[in-house]
Amino acid sequence: MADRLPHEKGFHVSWDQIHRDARALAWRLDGKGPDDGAWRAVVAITRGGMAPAMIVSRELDIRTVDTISVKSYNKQEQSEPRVIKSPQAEMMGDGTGILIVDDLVDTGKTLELVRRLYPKAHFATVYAKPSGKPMVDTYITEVSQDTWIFFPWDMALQYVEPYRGKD
Ligand SMILES: O=P(O)(O)OC[C@H]1O[C@H](OP(=O)(O)OP(=O)(O)O)[C@H](O)[C@@H]1O
Ligand SMILES: O=c1[nH]c(=O)c2nc[nH]c2[nH]1
Ligand SMILES: [Mg+2]
Repeated sequence: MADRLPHEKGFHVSWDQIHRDARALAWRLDGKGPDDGAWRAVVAITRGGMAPAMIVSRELDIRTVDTISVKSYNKQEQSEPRVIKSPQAEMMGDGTGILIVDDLVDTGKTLELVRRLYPKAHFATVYAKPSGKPMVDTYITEVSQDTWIFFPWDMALQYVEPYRGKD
């Protein structure tokens, strides 16, 4: 989708930051499930949702964790999202009591697709952009639509020239 590019800004997230923000997400969700506050399971939208889902399930002591695989981006280019792998159908039902976790919502297309499959689930992301906000029930930090979020699993430490060292 060429009209999304180039993103004006970059928001670079460290491992420490995603850990803190995913913990903040867990604390916000604690006790908010439909069954006496409890959640039946956590479902990560792979791959980006896996690290936050691991942290959330650890904080909330949820041992039933599954995945749904949705692919929609190749680098920064978006195509129609499609489900590559589904979670266990008997466990999911209509989604009641299921916490579905992703790293971010951007256009909202990924969550729109998953919501159609599990309309009663609770949708949580760590980061949200304005277009996708209506698709998410709980998130921690909002960034502008023209910002690309860079996650620690897509980055590496590297040498940077000193400011006054360049000619
Ligand atoms: O709100 P949207 O515009 O649909 O975009 C958000 C989705 O895009 C990214 O996943 P991607 O499809 O790139 O796969 P990945 O998680 O495996 O990197 C991100 O992890 C979200 O799942
Ligand atoms: O790493 C990513 N950063 C983003 O901002 C984004 N938006 C959709 N998909 C994304 N992946
Ligand atoms: Mg993803």
